[in-house]
Amino acid sequence: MGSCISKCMPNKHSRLEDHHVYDDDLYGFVQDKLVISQAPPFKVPPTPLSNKISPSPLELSFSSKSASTIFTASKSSASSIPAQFLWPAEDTVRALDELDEPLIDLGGFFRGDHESTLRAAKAIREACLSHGFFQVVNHGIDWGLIQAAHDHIRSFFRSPIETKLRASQKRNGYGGYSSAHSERFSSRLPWKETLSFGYPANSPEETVEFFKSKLGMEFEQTGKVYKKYCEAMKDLALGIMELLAISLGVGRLHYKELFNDSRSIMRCNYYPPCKKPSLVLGTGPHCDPTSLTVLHQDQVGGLEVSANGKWWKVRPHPDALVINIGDSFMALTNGMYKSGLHWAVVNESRERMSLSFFMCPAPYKVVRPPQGLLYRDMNGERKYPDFTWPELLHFVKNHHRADTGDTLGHFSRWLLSQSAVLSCQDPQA
Ligand SMILES: C=C1C[C@]23C[C@H]1CC[C@H]2[C@]1(C)CCC[C@@](C)(C(=O)O)[C@H]1[C@@H]3C(=O)O
Ligand SMILES: O=C(O)CCC(=O)C(=O)O
Ligand SMILES: [Fe+2]
Repeated sequence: MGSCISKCMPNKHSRLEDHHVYDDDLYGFVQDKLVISQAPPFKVPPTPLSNKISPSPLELSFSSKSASTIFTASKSSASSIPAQFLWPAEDTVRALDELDEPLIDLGGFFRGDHESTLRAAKAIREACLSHGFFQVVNHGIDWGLIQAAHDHIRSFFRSPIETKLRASQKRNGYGGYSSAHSERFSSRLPWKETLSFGYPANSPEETVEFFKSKLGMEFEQTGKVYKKYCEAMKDLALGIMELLAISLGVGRLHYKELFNDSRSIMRCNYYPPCKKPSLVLGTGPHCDPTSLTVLHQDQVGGLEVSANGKWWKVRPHPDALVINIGDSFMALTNGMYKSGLHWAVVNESRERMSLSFFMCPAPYKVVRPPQGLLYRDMNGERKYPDFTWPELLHFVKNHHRADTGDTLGHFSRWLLSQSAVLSCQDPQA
């Protein structure tokens, strides 16, 4: 949103009615275009895939039961891409060059070294003013834990489809297993499978519970690994919140305290190989609506970011984690730090995995920039209204596709229109 909303814009947090005005043409399947092989209710890989063999090219099959598109790895090759997976021409450009994002060493910051802390904060500031992406090394997260997280989730994605469907994602929920998001969308489908679950900082056992209750005791260990992984990610993200505050010249603990009781989202992305990678996208062009993303990508590569009007590859570094600012942190800086526009492309012959930890504010916290920043650097002019994370999440899940762009702009206008409706209905509002 380019224009200023108001100098001080409190909002009522009581306006979330369930209007299901969805931008996407839901459930508009054209069966003959979709089905490559039809095997009700869905196709199961003939034999479980061993860890050494990457799944052969995809076959799409159609589940008449759930009316969804389901990816199943199979021996037959699917070289024509179903129409639902095609993206507009402007989304088929591919990056040629690598982004020169800083590789920031956090070792000194964690040791309490003043000079290194300032150096890290300065590099973060430059990256966030420009495109919102940087990578960190010496982040303190055990390599064995990252490896275990990848191994466990690879086994999950290679499990038979019936196992994965035990954790099926509901249409408007964020938790669970999703195959190409076909439970929500019917065009521009992403070429991926995802497993998402929550990580409430104050109740971390819920992460283990998710695996046990949805997938059964055989996944208890996976749940325990992810509880540990998310805890480590949360600690790292809180450290980065401190560096972000230093970089903005606001109270050092301002953001850290705001996020200390966060309810974060963990999303594991699995991108099967695709015979025609230039026609599809693993994840469409989007800014994360969340606050701070900590991503670990494997060595295949596929993350690309937009900066200065061009797409750039983000080179995988085995020891690095990719960090990006999300929309709700951009709002916390009144638009000063950029929520990074990015997408993920897929590979012709290799499967790819990435693990995204999304830090989100606790549900009751109001997202608004600190007064110091607002009055020192911006004349007190607000770019976005006050909001809470559940309001933005609701908007993304019910009224907007994050991969169609400008989530924060659309959301701000929607939120204001909701307030206007309420104040017309209620003269006291
Ligand atoms: C709150 C969320 C919505 C999405 C998952 C988390 C954080 C990022 C969002 C998403 C990844 C942005 C790209 C499009 C999306 C549909 C996806 O490809 O997964 C988004 C997620 C979602 O809406 O489920
Ligand atoms: O797979 C990737 O590299 C990016 C994934 C992503 O953008 C996301 O999960 O929001
Ligand atoms: Fe993302």
